[in-house]
Amino acid sequence: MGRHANVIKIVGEENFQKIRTSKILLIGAGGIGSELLKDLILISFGEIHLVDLDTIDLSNLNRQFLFRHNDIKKAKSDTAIKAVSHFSDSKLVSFFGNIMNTEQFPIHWFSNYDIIFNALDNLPARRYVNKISQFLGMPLMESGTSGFDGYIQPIIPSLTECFDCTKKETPKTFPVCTIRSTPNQPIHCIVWAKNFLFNQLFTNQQTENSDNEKSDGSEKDWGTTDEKEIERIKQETSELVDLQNIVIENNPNKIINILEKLFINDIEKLLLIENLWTNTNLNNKKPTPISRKIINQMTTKKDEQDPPIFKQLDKTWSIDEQILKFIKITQTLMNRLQTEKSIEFDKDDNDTLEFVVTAANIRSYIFGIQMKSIFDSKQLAGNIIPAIATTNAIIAGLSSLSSLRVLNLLKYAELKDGKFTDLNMAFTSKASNFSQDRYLTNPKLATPSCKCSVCSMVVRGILKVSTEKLKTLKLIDLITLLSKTYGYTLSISVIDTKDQRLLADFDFDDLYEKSLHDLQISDGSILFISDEEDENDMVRKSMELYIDVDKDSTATNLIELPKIDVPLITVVTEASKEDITKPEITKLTTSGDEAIVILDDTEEPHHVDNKRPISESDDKNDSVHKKVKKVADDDDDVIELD
Ligand SMILES: Nc1ncnc2c1ncn2[C@@H]1O[C@H](COP(=O)(O)OP(=O)(O)OP(=O)(O)O)[C@@H](O)[C@H]1O
Ligand SMILES: [Zn+2]
Repeated sequence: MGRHANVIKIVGEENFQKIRTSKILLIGAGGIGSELLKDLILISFGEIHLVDLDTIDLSNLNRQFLFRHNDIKKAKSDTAIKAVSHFSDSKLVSFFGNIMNTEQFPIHWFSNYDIIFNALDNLPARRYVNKISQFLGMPLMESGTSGFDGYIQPIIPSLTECFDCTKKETPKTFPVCTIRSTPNQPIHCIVWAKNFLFNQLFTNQQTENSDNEKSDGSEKDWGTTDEKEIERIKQETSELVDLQNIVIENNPNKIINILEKLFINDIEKLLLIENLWTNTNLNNKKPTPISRKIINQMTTKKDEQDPPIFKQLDKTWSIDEQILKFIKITQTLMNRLQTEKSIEFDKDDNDTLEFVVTAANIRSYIFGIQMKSIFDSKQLAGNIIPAIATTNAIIAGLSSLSSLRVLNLLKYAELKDGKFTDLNMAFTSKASNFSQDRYLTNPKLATPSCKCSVCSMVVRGILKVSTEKLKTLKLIDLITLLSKTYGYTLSISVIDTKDQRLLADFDFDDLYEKSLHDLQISDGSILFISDEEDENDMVRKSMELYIDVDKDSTATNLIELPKIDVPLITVVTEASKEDITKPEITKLTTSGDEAIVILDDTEEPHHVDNKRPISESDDKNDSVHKKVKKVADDDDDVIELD
């Protein structure tokens, strides 16, 4: 029996020929991606193109079965393709890069495929691909796992709900004051040690400075006008700079000063803020500073051999041991900083982990919170849910099989009245409310949510232009074209969604004569177009227009507007806007699921660099904003420290 016989039995000879000519885009070569690659090859799809931005890590090897020890540091996509090529009769192509990079993966590149499979691990990338699938009307097989839980969601634009139709769980948040002043759980101390202390001491400290002036000579914006508060912040900043200087100086005799500041002086200052401790409603537990005696004792032991307990990562060490380890590991990191310049926290970098865990435990001890072993803290600090290879295998299997339905390649899954009636999502285990007794449930796919800002509130289209035309097409020309083609009024507002820049609206025509190129509109830009109200409370539906620059075209006049209808709709009232499913605030997340966001309504937002690059398309362009000049950033009161 030939290798295709079983597939042909399931899909029939005719559909099998379609499978052989289908082109698949698989994004992500991690846990699910490795499994999917194997499954898609076994189905014998004609071409499979695999994209991943990462290289292989030691920690991937336990479940990403295509990778071996000597593949560490090699590109995942290329290595995965090489590992499977001996049993593949599909054409396989690998790409190393971020799928959100419009230079490498412009929208017309996506249109080469018949279907996209997401095997990603973060919300921004998932949302980005979801949007691309909506722009192109291309089916998307979305999937994800977390421990024993997993899901697949086939998405067929305009027929089924999209990835953003339902709210997604937001990253964990903590009020800054809890982290800074009144922790009551181990995680609060870990966040303090990891996001605040570690970053201040070891990551990019040269960007911090004690000056009260910005580089242009103007006074720094302290986020408050209260003189006392400014004095306090200045004092705190200068003390932190002192600590950073100790670290940069690499003087081991001064580690004691770090301990004294963090675990004695700062705590004594906190105790002076009386209302933190007297207000019984708050129920805050008073902290007790570490005694100078213990700090001095441990400091004298710093050059002695490690006690055996330091090897026991599953045991909770005593407070003396925590302090001793803190001193030793600070010394190690200070030495490393001499050559590395900046060190990032990484749960798999033992030095950084041990620093964070011991600092967190000393703080926990001070606040009467239970201390944790290195092992337990690692799970908290890395926000780790163990990845289960079997869950990935089940989900990949479901995703690849369901794609046959989505592509209408099963003998028994006919279209009825032009609709796919035979399509389901699938959830495993706890991921579903329906599955109390069953491991797998597969509810029918819902239709698009009418309140979803991604698939329902706007029409989407792709505007194709040549590089030359981009330079000559004035904003007013574009507005005129849009109004002629789709029935918009001439007073539409145009917003560049990358930075929410208003380019035009009914009382702002200053930029009309500028060309799109002059307005920094380029390949991958998305313009949000919305119209003024008509007489009868009717308005043209808003549009998101993706700018697809054909760099190969030498045509001076190439411009192709999307062939879409823009219906008249009833005006959305302010009240009903509240209900609209706005995608989460993904601009706040880092690599998606790992993010910890800290909420504080007293501070200015401030963003710290992320490990994984997040594209600027990162959902700032979610546009339920009608008739808004500068779209207000609802999230101004959110601080991201991770
Ligand atoms: N924007 C992106 N472009 C391309 N590939 C991406 C992007 N974002 C994430 N990925 C890739 O998607 C894959 C997700 O897979 P998965 O989460 O199983 O792997 P992992 O992150 O290596 O492991 P784990 O998260 O289970 O520790 C990763 O290989 C990651 O590099
Ligand atoms: Zn949607």
